[in-house]
Amino acid sequence: MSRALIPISDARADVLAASVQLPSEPVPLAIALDRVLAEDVVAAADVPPFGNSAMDGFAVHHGPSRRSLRIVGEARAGSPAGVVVGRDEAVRISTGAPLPDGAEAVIRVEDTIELGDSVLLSTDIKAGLNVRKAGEDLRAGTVVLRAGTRLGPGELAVAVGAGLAEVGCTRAPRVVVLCTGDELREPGAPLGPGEIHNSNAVMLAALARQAGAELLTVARVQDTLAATEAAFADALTQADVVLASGGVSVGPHDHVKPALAALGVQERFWRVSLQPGKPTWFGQRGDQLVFGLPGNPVSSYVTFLLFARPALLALQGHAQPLPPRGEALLTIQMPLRDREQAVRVRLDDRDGLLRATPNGAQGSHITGSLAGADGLAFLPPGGGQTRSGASFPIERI
Ligand SMILES: Nc1nc2c(c(=O)[nH]1)N[C@H]1C(S)=C(S)[C@@H](COP(=O)(O)OP(=O)(O)OC[C@H]3O[C@@H](n4cnc5c(N)ncnc54)[C@H](O)[C@@H]3O)O[C@H]1N2
Ligand code: MOO
Repeated sequence: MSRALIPISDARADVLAASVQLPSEPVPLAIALDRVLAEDVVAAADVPPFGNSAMDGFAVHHGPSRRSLRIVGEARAGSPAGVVVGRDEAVRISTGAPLPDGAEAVIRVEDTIELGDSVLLSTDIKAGLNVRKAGEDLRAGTVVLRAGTRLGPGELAVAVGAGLAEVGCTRAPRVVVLCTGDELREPGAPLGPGEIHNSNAVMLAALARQAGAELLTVARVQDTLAATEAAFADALTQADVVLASGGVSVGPHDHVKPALAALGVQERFWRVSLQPGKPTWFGQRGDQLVFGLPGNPVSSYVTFLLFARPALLALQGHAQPLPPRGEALLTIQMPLRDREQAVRVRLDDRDGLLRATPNGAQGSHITGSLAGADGLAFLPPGGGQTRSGASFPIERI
């Protein structure tokens, strides 16, 4: 109990040190959104595979304006012209169609006048005009996506272009969410005396999914040592990561720590110099990770973002499990406390200067501070007030 609180940065480093990348598996691109690449993706062939037109118009040789050329064929996307274009000839061409042999450029249809089977050019043409060269997008044999990249829609398009149907991705971490508390009821259920709705279950499940986890179970756990131990024992049969909320403080009904000790989960840290989130507990059994997040919903949310999310990303082999930090000017003065504060803020950079405005009251039970927040601002421990106009580190949510 008298142990010093550890700084956020030390706690994060400890979490990352315990997070061992999961094995790789092949994933079809159609379902690979948000998965993390376990290996580099190399382009199998040039993209585009052939020189083609960037415009609808005519494929021609280079030369001056006012030339009249005979139209000798047509190239459409998916069907090449099959003719060689001579100096006094033109081939009608569609965007994306292969540039016919002999042609050096494409003149836009807007810059031509068609007269019977001839076309009059109204601009000078330089070689290469409106032509997309083979390999201009992706070059055969080069790395086009690095291992550790999270696949968004754009990366998926590149992987398809690279000639692949599936990619090697790190297995998604299997997560169990356990919410401890006799007072918890299902969303929408009528509440008896002293009862509350279980917001952490839905929130933590959503956060875990957003971080790329495969959610196995979301369960509520009664406040007894036996129930807590049984729930964790069950979770640890299959989970890579157990996210528990509540029961990690010092109350007589806080059973999470003794239950985990009985199951051989070794504590790595307990209690962080953080508001909200002081009682955060983190431990491991082999490569399995257990987070005991504080029950207050805001504390659960913030500590998930600060500690559990980086772990989930690191398990997936993400190149940057920690979010990048910036700086923002705090728009109001706030009291400094004995712990570092992670203030839920709204960020605004309208005139090029990033500003952070606290998203309402900051108590660890005020879920309103989460809705619409797009950043966390970090205030150092201390006394008194922040200086007016001072800037602080921020992370985007
Ligand atoms: N004597 C002390 N008491 C407390 C300390 C302390 O240092 N000494 N720390 C306080 C801090 S800071 C926090 S944070 C909380 C964390 O306590 P627990 O993690 O043990 O959480 P619980 O006591 O189970 O619950 C706290 C609070 O959150 C509500 N809750 C719990 N689970 C959910 C859920 N799934 N959905 C919505 N709300 C939930 C619960 O009803 C309580 O109101 O301890 C302080 N106490
Ligand atoms: O650390 Mo607690 O999370 O202040 O409420």
